[in-house]
Amino acid sequence: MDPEQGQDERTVSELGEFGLIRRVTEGGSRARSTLLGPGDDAAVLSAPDNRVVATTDVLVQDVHFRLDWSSPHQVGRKAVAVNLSDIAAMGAVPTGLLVGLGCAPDASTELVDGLAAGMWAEAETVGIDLVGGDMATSPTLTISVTALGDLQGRPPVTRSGACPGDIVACAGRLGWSAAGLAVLARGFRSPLAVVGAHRVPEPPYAAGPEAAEAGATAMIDVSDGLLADLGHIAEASGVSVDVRTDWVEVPQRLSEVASALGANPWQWVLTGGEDQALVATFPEGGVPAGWSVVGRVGEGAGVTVDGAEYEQQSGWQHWRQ
Ligand SMILES: Nc1ncnc2c1ncn2[C@@H]1O[C@H](COP(=O)(O)OP(=O)(O)O)[C@@H](O)[C@H]1O
Ligand SMILES: Cc1ncc(C[n+]2csc(CCOP(=O)(O)OP(=O)(O)O)c2C)c(N)n1
Ligand SMILES: [Mg+2]
Ligand SMILES: [Mg+2]
Ligand SMILES: [Mg+2]
Repeated sequence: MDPEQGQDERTVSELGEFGLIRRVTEGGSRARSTLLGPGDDAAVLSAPDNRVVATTDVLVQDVHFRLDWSSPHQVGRKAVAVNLSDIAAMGAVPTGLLVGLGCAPDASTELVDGLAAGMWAEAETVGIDLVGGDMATSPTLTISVTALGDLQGRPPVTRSGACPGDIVACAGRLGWSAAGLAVLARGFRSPLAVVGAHRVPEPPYAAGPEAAEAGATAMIDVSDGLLADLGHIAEASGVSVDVRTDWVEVPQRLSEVASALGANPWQWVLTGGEDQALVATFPEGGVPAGWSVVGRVGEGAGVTVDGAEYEQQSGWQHWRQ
């Protein structure tokens, strides 16, 4: 993007729909998977595997992010990251992104430039393009990202393949984003690592295809909370899952933040979402390097912690906070 454009003081409505589209798509199309990028009625992506993985997550201002907590660039990165993590959770690699953007007429050009730059920056980390999308006027800033992916010849790793006796393991962080959210919600604007983790998650993208290659039987990304998301694996697979706290480590940083806030770091680790960690089940002896064992799959139903029901809410649920 032209750095000169950063100084533009026009609003979105002054720029107009097509001016805005030009700005957001100026990054161009570079990725190998992009056969035809933005500008036509639809984009064309290569699908080497003959199957396409597709996922959408919507981010709404003041529900998923606050512009006094995060910069537009950070929000753009997060909007893409949460979608790329769903692609990874299928054991796939991403091939392209489509972005729907709803923003108010008086939104600044700077806001849209920041969002677009953040989205392109995150896309670049995995070598894909923003190949299309849509713009609309909206009273609430809303970002809908669709990510497409490729299975590279492997079967998808679904939520439904976990078997009793499997080991539950995790790649990436747990509880960091929730700790950052707690810090921000108390009014602190510190550059703590947990705040950074909340603003921009760092999902372990490569771990998804690696888990698939290693024979993962089920997988999910932790967007709502470890216990809540393991609940989806348990339900879809018709099994129970027990998380063992003596196998899970609470990082020093989380303990420090928790004691400063008078909070319980286990609550963040077990029920905090938005770090986009990957959690998967593997046959005994099959957990790949880089994954930490957190529990076991058993017969029955539901998710327990150290064999007991977890009394509090297991994760984020819209309309229920
Ligand atoms: N509005 C919708 N229309 C169709 N399918 C939906 C809709 N909302 C959610 N889903 C589907 O329901 C499933 C669970 O959604 P969600 O909990 O948002 O998944 P994730 O946490 O992986 O983003 C997904 O397969 C998703 O595609
Ligand atoms: C301002 C603000 N308040 C609260 C949160 C916490 N929060 C919002 S949505 C969410 C869960 C993840 O979002 P969701 O839309 O459920 O994603 P999905 O599970 O579909 O991937 C969490 C923990 C936040 N990120 N920002
Ligand atoms: Mg979703
Ligand atoms: Mg998701
Ligand atoms: Mg998911």
